[in-house]
Amino acid sequence: MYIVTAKEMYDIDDYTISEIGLEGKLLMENAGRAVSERVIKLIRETEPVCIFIGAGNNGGDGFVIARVLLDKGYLVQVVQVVPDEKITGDALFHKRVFIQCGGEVSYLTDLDLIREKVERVHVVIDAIIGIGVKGVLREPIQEIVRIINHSKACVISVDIPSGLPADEGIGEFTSIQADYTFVIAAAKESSFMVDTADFYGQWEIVPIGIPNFVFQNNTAKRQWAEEDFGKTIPSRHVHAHKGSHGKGLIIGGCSEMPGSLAMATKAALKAGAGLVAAGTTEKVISMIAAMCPEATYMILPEKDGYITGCTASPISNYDAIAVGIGLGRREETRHVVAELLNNAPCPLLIDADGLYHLKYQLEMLKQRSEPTIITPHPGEMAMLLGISISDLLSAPFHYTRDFAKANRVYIILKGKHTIITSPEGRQAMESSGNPGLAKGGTGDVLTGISLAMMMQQQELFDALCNACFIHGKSADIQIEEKQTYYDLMATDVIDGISKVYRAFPCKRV
Ligand SMILES: NC(=O)C1=CN([C@@H]2O[C@H](COP(=O)(O)OP(=O)(O)OC[C@H]3O[C@@H](n4cnc5c(N)ncnc54)[C@H](O)[C@@H]3O)[C@@H](O)[C@H]2O)[C@H](O)CC1
Ligand SMILES: [K+]
Repeated sequence: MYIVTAKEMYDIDDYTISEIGLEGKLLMENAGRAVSERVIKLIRETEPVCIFIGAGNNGGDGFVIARVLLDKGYLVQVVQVVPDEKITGDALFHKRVFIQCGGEVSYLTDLDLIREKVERVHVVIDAIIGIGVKGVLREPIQEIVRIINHSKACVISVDIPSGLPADEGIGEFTSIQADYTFVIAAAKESSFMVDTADFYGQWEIVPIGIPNFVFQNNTAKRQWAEEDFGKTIPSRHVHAHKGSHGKGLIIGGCSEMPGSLAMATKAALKAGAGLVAAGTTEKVISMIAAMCPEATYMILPEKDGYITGCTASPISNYDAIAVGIGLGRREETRHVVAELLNNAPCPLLIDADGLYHLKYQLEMLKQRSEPTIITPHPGEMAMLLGISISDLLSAPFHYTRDFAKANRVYIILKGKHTIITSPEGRQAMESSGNPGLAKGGTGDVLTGISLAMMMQQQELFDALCNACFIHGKSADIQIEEKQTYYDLMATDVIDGISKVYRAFPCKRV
C-alpha cells in the first residue's frame, strides 16, 4: 500500500492517463465501480441513499456510483451542490451517462430543503470534494457539510472526507465526518495524522487499475505489511552457527535503570541475534546477569554508577552496537556517545538517553562512514529538531525526511503509526501494535529487536521495518491471546517474539 500527497496522486494520475493511455473517464469508471462494490456490501437496497456531488472529479466518481446503485435497484437520489455549468470534463461525461440510464439530478442550494432530504435518508454518499480541496470550505458547501455531520445518516465518503486536506501539515479545515471512506488508489497522508485520521471513520483503499510501477516511480512512502515481512525476513540456514546471526553489543544501564539493559539484551537474543554482549558498570552486571544468562558482559568504567567511557574496551569485533538505554543524562556519560560516533566500525543505534546526548553533537552524524540509526519517540525527535511535539506530529513525514537526509541517519519515529526513514528519504509506515505498548520498557525491547535485525542479512531499511513489525505484532498477539491494554508488560512483548515467528514463519534455508 502506497501513501501519497495530493500532488503525488495527481502525478500518478497524469502519467497513467497520458503515458499509459488509461483515459481519465476509464479511471473514474473504475473508481466509481470499486466504491459501489463496497457500498453494496454495507447497505441494503431498501435503505434510501442520497449522493452529494460537487464540481470536480470527485463528483464524477459520485455519478458513476449513482448509476451502479440505480442499476442494482437502490433508492438513489442525486443532489448536485454546484450549478450545471460547473460540471465539466469526465464528470460531465459520467453525468450524461447517468441521465441516459434514467437517473435524475437535482441542483439544490436551499439549505432547508437539503436538511429535509438528509433527515429522510439512511445513507449519505459524500462525493462533494476530493483531493482538490483548497483551504477552508466556502459557503454554501461548508453549511451543507455541517448539515450532513449533524444528521443521523451513515456517511460514506468517496476518496477523502470532503473538506479534509490530503496532505499532512495543513492547518485549518472544515470536514465531513465520515463513518466509512473508500480511498481511491492510494492512502493519503492525512489518514494517519493525529488531527485528521478520525474524520475518515473506517477506511479502505480501492484499487482502480493504476499499475504498481507508477506508484513506485512517484512516491517514496508506503505501508510495511505482513507480506513485506514474509518476503524480506532472512532464512535460518540449516548449517548456521551462532556467528552466522551476528555479534551485537548493547551499551547502557546505570544503578537506577538496570532493567532496561536486561530487557534490550534479552529481546535481541529472542529476536534471533547469535551473540549479545551487554556493556555496563560492574554493579549493573551483578544486578542483571541472572536475568539473562545467555548474554556475555563487558565491564565499563564508571563514576557514581554511570558509565564514563567504552573505547578502552574492544568494540571492533561487533556487527552492530546499540547505545543509550538506561544510560542516564550525566555530562560525563555524553562522552560514551561521542566515542561510539567516532569509533564504532559498524552500524550504530542510538536510543533514549543516548539521543539526549546526541543533541549536543549532532554534527558528528555526518562524519560517520557506517550507518547510524536513531529510534526516538515524538518527544525525543522534537527535542532533536528543536521544535514542539505538536509541530512534529502535524507533519511527521516531512520533518523526519528532512532530518534523515540532512544528517545521513536512519530514523524510527515511534508512535501509533511508526515511521521508518532512510538517509535517502525512503519512508515506510508500520502500524501494528496497540495501546498496551504505552508503558515503560517497550522502547528498550524495540532497541533489542532492532539490533538483532540489523545483524541478519537483510537490507538495513527492511531490517528496521521488520523490527517494528515483530515488536508491534508481538504485542498484538499477546493481547489477542491472554493480556489486556492495562497489564501488558515490556517483558510480555519479549515473550511474544516467539509467537510472531510461529505465526509468520520464515523460510528455513
Ligand atoms: N486518484 C485518481 O487516480 C483518480 C481520482 N479521481 C477523483 O478525482 C478527485 C480529484 O478531482 P479534482 O477534480 O482534481 O478535484 P475535486 O473533485 O477534489 O474538487 C475540486 C473542486 O472543488 C472545489 N473546491 C476546492 N476547494 C474548495 C473550497 N475550499 N470550498 C469550496 N469548493 C472548493 C474546486 O473549485 C473544484 O471545483 C479525487 O479525489 C478522486 O475522487 C478520479 O475520478 C479517478 C482517478
Ligand atoms: K469526498
